[in-house]
Amino acid sequence: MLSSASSPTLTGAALDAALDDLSATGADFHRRGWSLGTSSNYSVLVGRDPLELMVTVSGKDKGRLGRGDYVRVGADGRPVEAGAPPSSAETMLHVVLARQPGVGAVLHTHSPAATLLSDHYAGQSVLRLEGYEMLKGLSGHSTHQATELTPIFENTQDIPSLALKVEERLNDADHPLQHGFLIRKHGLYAWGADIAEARRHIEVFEFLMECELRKLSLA
Ligand SMILES: CSCCC(=O)C(=O)COP(=O)(O)O
Ligand SMILES: [Zn+2]
Repeated sequence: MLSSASSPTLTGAALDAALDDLSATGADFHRRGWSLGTSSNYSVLVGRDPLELMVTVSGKDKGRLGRGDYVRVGADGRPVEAGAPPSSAETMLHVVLARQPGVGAVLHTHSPAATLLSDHYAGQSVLRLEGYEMLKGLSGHSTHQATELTPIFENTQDIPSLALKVEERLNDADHPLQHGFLIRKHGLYAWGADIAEARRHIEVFEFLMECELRKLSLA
């Protein structure tokens, strides 16, 4: 479930530190093979009133991000400052997630496990993860008996329409998005109250998807 904690407005040294943290996260994910070939995008919430995020510039090598590789965008996903480089092609996915109370950072990876598993379950719109001790790394789960239902959305180049579908699920009380979702043959999105929590959620999902993948190959 989404946390109810709100994120403070980031300015000055705190904003620089957050961008450095995101860049270090990108370098780590790149090293682990989850953000290769310019894939992935990352964002951190700057403020809620008005809603502003720093999102990675489109097409950057995520293993070598610097402070200049982020664009400030508003609630409509457009750059706040004139002349800014284009933000991620997937900016609107970050925006709809950041609009949720308690979401302070959003991370997207392109691991082989996410790519293959979301394809393996073709025709299925959810990846069910249950029984694993590592589920306790997802905020709110306190036992291995928890069930994490991770929706799988079909891949598309029409990101605004995908963002609408994600937003519908975010507002669907019967089938709430928990900590992340998959895009078929594309990758994983996960979020958290801050960068550390979002990173932990990505790590837990990547670990569990790797387990599911190895289980399939053992069978
Ligand atoms: C080779 S990655 C294809 C685009 C993508 O899915 C992605 O995550 C990176 O796109 P961005 O515009 O954020 O660089
Ligand atoms: Zn992507």
